[in-house]
Amino acid sequence: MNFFKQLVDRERVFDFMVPQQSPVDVRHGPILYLEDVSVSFDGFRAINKLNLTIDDGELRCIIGPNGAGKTTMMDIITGKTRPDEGSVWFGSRHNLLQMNEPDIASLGIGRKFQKPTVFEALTVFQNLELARATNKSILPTLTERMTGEIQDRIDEVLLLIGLKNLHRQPAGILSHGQKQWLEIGMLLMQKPRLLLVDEPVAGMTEQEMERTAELLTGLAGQQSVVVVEHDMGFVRSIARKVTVLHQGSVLAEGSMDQVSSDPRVIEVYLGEEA
Ligand SMILES: Nc1ncnc2c1ncn2[C@@H]1O[C@H](COP(=O)(O)OP(=O)(O)OP(=O)(O)O)[C@@H](O)[C@H]1O
Repeated sequence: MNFFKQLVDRERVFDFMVPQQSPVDVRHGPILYLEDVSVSFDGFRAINKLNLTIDDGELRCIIGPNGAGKTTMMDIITGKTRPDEGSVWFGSRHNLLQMNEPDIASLGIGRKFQKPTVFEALTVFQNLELARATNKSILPTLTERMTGEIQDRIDEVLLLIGLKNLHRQPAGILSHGQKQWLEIGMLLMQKPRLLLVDEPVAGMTEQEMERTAELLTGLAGQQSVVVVEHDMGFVRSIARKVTVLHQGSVLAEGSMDQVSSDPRVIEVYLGEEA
């Protein structure tokens, strides 16, 4: 019963996961570009003249206090929320503000929400197989013959996420951390150019956090990765460049050492323990 409900819900999610269509042009600039973006909810400015640039292949960490606008920023990038003003470009060719959620996903922007939502009754392998589902429905995808190319991609992804030995196991038996990796793997099946990852290590053990750090740092370069995270130990372990959001704008940006010694960042977010 639960499984069928999951399928139905998931099918809606997979509507947003169709393969990349037109190439993203990063020859002359960043992969993601937000300029002067603002959005208000009932008169409250959740995002306020936000400027943000992500380079191709970059791993960027976004930190900031509760309510700083991190989730809203991701909602704007993925087309879930429309800003009141500003520009949002994916490479130099794609104006994301003129596109809807499925089209933005099809360009190669994958989003990992905080909670894992894998199909517990299906095996790890089948979950990945399903994730190649494009705009087709789920059941035919499972019963279709698999091409060598898809099999190769699944093998590649299984290695990346470290679940090769568990590929025949139902996803329901995986630990919380393994489910998170599987879900990242499901996004990787679509070969995204940009991955947005929301609080990936919440609820993970130390060991799982270390493995997640390896996974995310290993993905950067192949694709751009934007990680929103509150766990400062984890951010420190993966961070190259860190952006601190506060009241819907960038408060500080730089290396972890730079931002964590910035008095403004200490005041609004890190407190005296930084
Ligand atoms: N749909 C909405 N309607 C009204 N207010 C909203 C809506 N979405 C976000 N907000 C408000 O906008 C502000 C920014 O919220 P957002 O969730 O983006 O912050 P955040 O940085 O992700 O916080 P957290 O770290 O707690 O997840 C908050 O004050 C929130 O209450």
